[in-house]
Amino acid sequence: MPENDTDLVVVTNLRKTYGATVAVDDVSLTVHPGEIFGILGPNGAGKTTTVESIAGLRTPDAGTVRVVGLDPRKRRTEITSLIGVQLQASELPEKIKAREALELYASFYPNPADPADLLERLGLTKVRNTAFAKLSGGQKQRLSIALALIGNPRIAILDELTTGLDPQARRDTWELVKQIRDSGVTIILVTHFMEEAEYLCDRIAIIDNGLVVALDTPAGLIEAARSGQRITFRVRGELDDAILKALPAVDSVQHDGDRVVVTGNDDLLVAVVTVLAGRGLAPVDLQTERTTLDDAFLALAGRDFEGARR
Ligand SMILES: Nc1ncnc2c1ncn2[C@@H]1O[C@H](COP(=O)(O)OP(=O)(O)OP(=O)(O)O)[C@@H](O)[C@H]1O
Repeated sequence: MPENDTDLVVVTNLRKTYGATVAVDDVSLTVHPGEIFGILGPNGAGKTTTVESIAGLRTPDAGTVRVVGLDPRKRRTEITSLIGVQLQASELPEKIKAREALELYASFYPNPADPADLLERLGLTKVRNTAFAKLSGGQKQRLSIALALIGNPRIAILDELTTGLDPQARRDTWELVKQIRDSGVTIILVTHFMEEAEYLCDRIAIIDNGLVVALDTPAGLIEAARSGQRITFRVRGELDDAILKALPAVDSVQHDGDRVVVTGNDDLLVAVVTVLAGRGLAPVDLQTERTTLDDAFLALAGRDFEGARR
């Protein structure tokens, strides 16, 4: 066991190449017990290689991985019981029934969960005798989560678990992930969905080009990226930009069609509204913009997340 119980998973300077491709350049992170830890990044960033290394499925070229103090490559038996993995695009034989799949996987573990209980928890009891091929996308996804949990693991690795799901099924899956965490399982969640990471994760490592660009709580990442406030509005009447530019709180004044776009510090909103009102130019349709994880990625990786994905 680790000396410090905050170190459930410790990855230090992990590097993994496939021929000339550097999949993971230099990744260091720790996962604490009981958290949902997000690994977020565009396609090809090295997320899957990182979690496969944590699960002992890849041998690092350099660096170390420890799971409760153990080297996952050397302690296969213990690691298999400690970590449940839901692999990307998890596929099962078409004809296998949900219950049969869980019973089969349960037989691989020394201390498995009860398949009937898991089916119930994941809302699959009604379709327990349905062939895998006949399950809906959401049901297949829930079955693959059930299979990750069947060994009663301490850690579940969920990789791109809501890809291909409709918005309602995605929301339902998010609630399920929270319930699993609340039942005491630490979760490592691999995703390229900003919204998913922001909603679910206690902490997030943003990975880009095989490097950890940032690691913090969602709020911390957003705060770090905040360069200031941004407000947009229309005015009825003539606005002299110089009035706004003279305010200490204002950094820039621009025009986007009939909208005025003003950036500045945290006092911006009050300062602008006050000075405009004083001149009888009350702003119309004023909007303040919230900084999101997309902005954080932009600020931290130096480019747009959508652009990085392509
Ligand atoms: N087995 C492999 N053989 C060769 N190259 C690989 C292999 N696995 C991954 N790669 C390459 O390594 C890089 C990182 O891949 P990885 O799957 O870890 O990224 P990812 O962030 O999980 O991306 P995605 O979301 O697309 O799965 C990519 O360029 C990928 O093509």
